[in-house]
Amino acid sequence: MTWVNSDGRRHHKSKPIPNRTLPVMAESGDGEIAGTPVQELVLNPQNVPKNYIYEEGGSGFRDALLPSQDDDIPVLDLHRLSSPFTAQQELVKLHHALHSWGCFQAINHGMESSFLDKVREVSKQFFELPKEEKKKYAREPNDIEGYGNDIIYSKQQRLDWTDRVYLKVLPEDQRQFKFWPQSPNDFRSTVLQYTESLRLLSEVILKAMAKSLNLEENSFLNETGERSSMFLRFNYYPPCPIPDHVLGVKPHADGSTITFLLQDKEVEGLQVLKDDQWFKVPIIPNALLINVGDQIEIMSNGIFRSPVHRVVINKEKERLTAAMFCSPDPEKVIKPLDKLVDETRPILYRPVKNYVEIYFQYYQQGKRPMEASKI
Ligand SMILES: O=C(O)CCC(=O)C(=O)O
Ligand SMILES: [Fe+2]
Repeated sequence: MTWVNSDGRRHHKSKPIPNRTLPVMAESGDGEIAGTPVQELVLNPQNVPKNYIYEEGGSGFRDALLPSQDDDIPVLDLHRLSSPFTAQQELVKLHHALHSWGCFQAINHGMESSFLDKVREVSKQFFELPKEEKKKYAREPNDIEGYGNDIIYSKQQRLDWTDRVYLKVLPEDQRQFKFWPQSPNDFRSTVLQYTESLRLLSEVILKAMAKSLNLEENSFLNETGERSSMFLRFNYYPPCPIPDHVLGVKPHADGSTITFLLQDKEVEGLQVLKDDQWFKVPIIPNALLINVGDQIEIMSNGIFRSPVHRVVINKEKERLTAAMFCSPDPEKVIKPLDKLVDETRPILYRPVKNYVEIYFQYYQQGKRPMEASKI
């Protein structure tokens, strides 16, 4: 059973996050407590339930810095990455981006802006449906796939101000179509096309990442296996009357290999932690934000960084995003690549297998999943 996001979130491990932002989980085996979609909570704005509120908040959830021009979140041109004349320069940028920020904005990725709008549109149309219609795709108790929000295990648990549709889109034979909305009509075909585009793109990126480390280009792909998975999550963040005291997503790092995020075109909200400082991720309308997840941090022996990030919300405006999490075949053992370990760079991580499951066990005990791997 995997109730935890299959992206296997891990919580921020250094200072700024007080302990009480860690959800207190009930003992394993306890059932979940029924929650209310955030979209319905908004109908009663005077009464934001306690579990969403960070009393201490206020200290500027929303006034994070914009990255400076000298050290901006790098923008990489994927077209240049694939051209022999410019590839080397772009690989250097990629290496730097993943080492320092753990993420970059990808432009010229080959997907038309009209198609990205379509992906945003089917999600928006789904969340606009009447609640009875959406509930046809509701996730089952203690599981994550389908429409729903946080699984609530304990009354003390801190909740995220977001509703989601979460789908395992690859491998193909593991698709559970009962959770795939049939309305709007083109939801499924759009998701299938988006999945195929990102499957191809994930190979391009994983190869480039290996090359940027002077490794053979399949070094990461060989480790993730033929039956690697992809999970698509549509996030819907309704407006919130007290945005200084509520988070759309609490600080975490993704447990993926890499994650592709299609941001809202107009409403910002994502922040990345770097050098103990929160930075806003600017909107570049047709870019994809690509970030390293824990499993590439492990494989790269810490050279690439899985960045802690969080989502803040907006008082007036809703925000919609789509995150695609890539993950290795759960049967594969994930460990630092041999070539990235030597006397100057000793091995930093223990091997892990089925990181998603490890994540669950650790998270439930109030521990951080990366502790399972860090030496
Ligand atoms: O919606 C966003 O901006 C980011 C969401 C995220 O970090 C996640 O779903 O893991
Ligand atoms: Fe994330």
